[in-house]
Amino acid sequence: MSQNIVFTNDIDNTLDNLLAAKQFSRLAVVVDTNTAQAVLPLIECQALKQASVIAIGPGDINKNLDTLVDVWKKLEAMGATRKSLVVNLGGGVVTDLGGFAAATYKRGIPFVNCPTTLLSAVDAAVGGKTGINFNGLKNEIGCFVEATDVIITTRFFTTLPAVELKSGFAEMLKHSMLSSHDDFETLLDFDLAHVDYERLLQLLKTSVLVKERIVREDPHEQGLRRALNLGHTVGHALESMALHKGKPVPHGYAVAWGLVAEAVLSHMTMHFPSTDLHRLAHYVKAHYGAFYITCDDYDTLLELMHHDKKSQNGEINCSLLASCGNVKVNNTIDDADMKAALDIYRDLMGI
Ligand SMILES: NC(=O)c1ccc[n+]([C@@H]2O[C@H](COP(=O)([O-])OP(=O)(O)OC[C@H]3O[C@@H](n4cnc5c(N)ncnc54)[C@H](O)[C@@H]3O)[C@@H](O)[C@H]2O)c1
Ligand SMILES: O=C(O)C(=O)C[C@@H](O)[C@H](O)[C@H](O)COP(=O)(O)O
Ligand SMILES: [Zn+2]
Repeated sequence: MSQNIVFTNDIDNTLDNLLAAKQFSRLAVVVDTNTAQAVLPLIECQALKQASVIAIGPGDINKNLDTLVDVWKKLEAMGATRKSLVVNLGGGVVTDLGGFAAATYKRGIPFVNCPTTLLSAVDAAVGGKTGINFNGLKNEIGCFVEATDVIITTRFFTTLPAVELKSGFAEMLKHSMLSSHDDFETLLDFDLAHVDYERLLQLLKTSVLVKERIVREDPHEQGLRRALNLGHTVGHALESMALHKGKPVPHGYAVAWGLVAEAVLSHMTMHFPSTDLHRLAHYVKAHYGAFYITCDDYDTLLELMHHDKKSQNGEINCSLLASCGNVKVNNTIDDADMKAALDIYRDLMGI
């Protein structure tokens, strides 16, 4: 991965120096209405103060074509050229959509990601997946283009609602399960109710490194990168269904529930240890609650899973674990096994 990733809590100097070293004709900063208020005013950076601000609506409900068109139009209106630069200052919605807008505007202009949620810091801002939701499917339209630079700080997290902190932590849990049993245990012990932000920055480094290593080996998800989709075959189906019903859930929550369902599948098909499955399920139930589903939802969920991007011939495809640190990608799951896993997920969650 050629991307420059900086971990710092000295955000003002880092941004000042980074932008001073770059040549650009115009600078746009893409924010959402929340980061415009809570984060942008915190940054003392001259270049950023003079930038054109493009604000989008918050949340996944706005990660769509209409918003994308709006950003393209605003880039045009401010006179952005091929030599312009975009800074995305926000959560995963801003980095995904702002990154895609930049990657497609005039066939692509460079962008820098400044993630403001734990989720975008540990995952969305890194590794080059950009895009929007479309036709009821998550991230259906998009491209792989990396931000030139990603500036990761925990300084912005003090205004982050607890729900959003937990949402990001789910992707950290995912990385830990891909990495090792020790990393998994370390995260389960981290006190999310009284956050030590310096310690969190250290944990973020370890977690981002897990993603970075995988992306460097397989940037365009030809194989190994599917590991980063652990929990997402089920998770994206739950998230899409919730969004469709007008009751959106945070991405990381859907991933947490998806991790439990896919740990069940991992146990069923490759003997993922039942102690770890129960540790995970207990943790997820305690911190994320349960996503309520009944048998009546199974057909909708399975239909969504058959449309997952990993699916090659319409089959359900999951990345699964033999143990923490031991992932296997491209597992085909038949409908009966998926329904059995959803039954066990409901038992574990007490639904
Ligand atoms: N590209 C990738 O590799 C990748 C990886 C993981 C997730 N994603 C995508 O990321 C999105 C989720 O990202 P997210 O969880 O950051 O959601 P988000 O961008 O919607 O942010 C969550 C909420 O927090 C608010 N917010 C952001 N920063 C804040 C701050 N510092 N203080 C107060 N409020 C703040 C936002 O306005 C929003 O309301 C999903 O669309 C998901 O599909 C992409
Ligand atoms: O970076 C990746 O690769 C991931 O899969 C990370 C995921 O956490 C993230 O949610 C990603 O946006 C999912 O991508 P998709 O291709 O399944 O839409
Ligand atoms: Zn994710």
